[in-house]
Amino acid sequence: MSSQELVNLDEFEALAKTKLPKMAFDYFASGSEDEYSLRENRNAFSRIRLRPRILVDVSSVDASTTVLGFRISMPVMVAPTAMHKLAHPEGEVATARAISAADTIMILSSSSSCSMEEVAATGPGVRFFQLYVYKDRQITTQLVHRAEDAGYSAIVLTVDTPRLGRREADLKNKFKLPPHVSYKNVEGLLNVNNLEKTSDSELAAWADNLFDRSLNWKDVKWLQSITKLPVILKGILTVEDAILAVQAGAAGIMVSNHGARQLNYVPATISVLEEVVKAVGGQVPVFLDGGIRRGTDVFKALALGASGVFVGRPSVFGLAVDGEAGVRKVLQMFQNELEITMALMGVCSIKQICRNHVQTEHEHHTAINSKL
Ligand SMILES: Cc1cc2nc3c(=O)[nH]c(=O)nc-3n(C[C@H](O)[C@H](O)[C@H](O)COP(=O)(O)O)c2cc1C
Ligand SMILES: CCCCCCC(=O)C(=O)O
Repeated sequence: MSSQELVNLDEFEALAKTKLPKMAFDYFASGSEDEYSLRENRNAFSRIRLRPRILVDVSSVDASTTVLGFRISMPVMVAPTAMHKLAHPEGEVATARAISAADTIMILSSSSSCSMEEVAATGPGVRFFQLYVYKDRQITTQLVHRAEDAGYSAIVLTVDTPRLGRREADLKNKFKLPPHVSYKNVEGLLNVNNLEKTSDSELAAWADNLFDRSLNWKDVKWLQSITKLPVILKGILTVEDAILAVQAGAAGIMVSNHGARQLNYVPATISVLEEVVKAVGGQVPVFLDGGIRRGTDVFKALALGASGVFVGRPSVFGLAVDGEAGVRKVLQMFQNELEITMALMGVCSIKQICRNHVQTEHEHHTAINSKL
């Protein structure tokens, strides 16, 4: 079956499962521990209702928007996900081509299986570089400077991963990279031959040995001191940390629970978005990722104040199913679904999406109770 026959993202995931080795599919699809937060990331969207307005002229609907000064085709961008060569032999190079064709933004994972330079060489496109801070600050600094030189437009600092979450599927599978896949950005820089075996998952052992667990707010300042690029903080889930992020000079905030792969029992990202947006008060853009699978999900996040959303697994499953064409199809699906949702909601532009377009579960119950 080709990706052109698929009509939604669940079908992409199902087909990806048949195409990938179990170890790779489980790595991409799974969350941490018993996956409460993974389910919640999706379920919380289904508890938000839409409040459409009718008899609005929607003969022309424009989903384009601006993010950090970049004009893009839609407020749907691609989150960093590691090791795309586990999904397709061309890896991140194919993903990058599809994202450029869709005219949106890619965040490249620092744990990518194609190097940041290979990805940049695919041609023009707005790309941000996601950073994990290694214990070896010299290597971390080199990564940041290489990203600048290669034309990346922002650094996305992941702040929710002092250690890798307990991904039980990876533990059971004894996750190990196949010989044709490696962490290209740090190849030759880090000595990975003598790592302590701290986990049955090679990935978790890597993170245990190499990631800097001492990372703290002072290091945000350090990062800003070594780069002129804007620094976005990815992995914020509370009002308290959102305020600290603004005080630390973050250029943007990503409300994210890492696709529910880190701490289990954190809330669905969509359920904390609005309080974070209120606390930030428009000082910097607030983005969201986690569980976005439909145009209606995108619309709901924007109505609750997001300046844009990022998708993780959907692009990887697109890649697994059909390489570059699969990722293109996934992004096209988001664009089509969002435009249809906007038309049916009586909205012609992204700027017109507002809070009155959605009703949360709490508001729904309050409305019913007030009528009793
Ligand atoms: C397979 C996989 C690999 C990931 N790798 C990274 C990574 O290298 N860096 C990072 O900051 N986040 C990483 N993430 C988290 C994503 O950036 C994003 O937060 C998450 O996937 C969003 O949820 P979604 O998959 O439901 O769209 C990864 C997620 C997945 C599923
Ligand atoms: C040392 C490599 C760790 C890669 C982690 C990638 C990631 O964030 C994930 O969720 O998986």
